Amino acid sequence: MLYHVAMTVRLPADMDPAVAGEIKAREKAYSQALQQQGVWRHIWRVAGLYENVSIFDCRDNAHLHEVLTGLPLYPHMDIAVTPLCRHPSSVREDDR
Ligand SMILES: O=C(O)CC1=CCC(=O)O1
Repeated sequence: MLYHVAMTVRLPADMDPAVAGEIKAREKAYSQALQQQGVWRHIWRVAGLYENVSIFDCRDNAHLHEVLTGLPLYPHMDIAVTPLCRHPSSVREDDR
């Protein structure tokens, strides 16, 4: 199942920059591993914001929940999920 996920990062202004840097490094590694596995299909920066728009390919809602709650930045994010289904005009066989 495909999901459109918008993530807005809200790190506390007083967070130690070294701590923030360590969380961001873990977030990048976590994200890139999921991208290599095909679970995190796309990630885009929303221009001008500390926000991304992503497409996830998860087995079901529970799998998406597990992936999102595992994000190192999860405690500092607002997340909005939109489930997607195949458009009848899509020519992409892997959009399901
Ligand atoms: O910077 C972000 O939008 C948060 C994030 C998600 C994956 C990643 O590497 O950073």
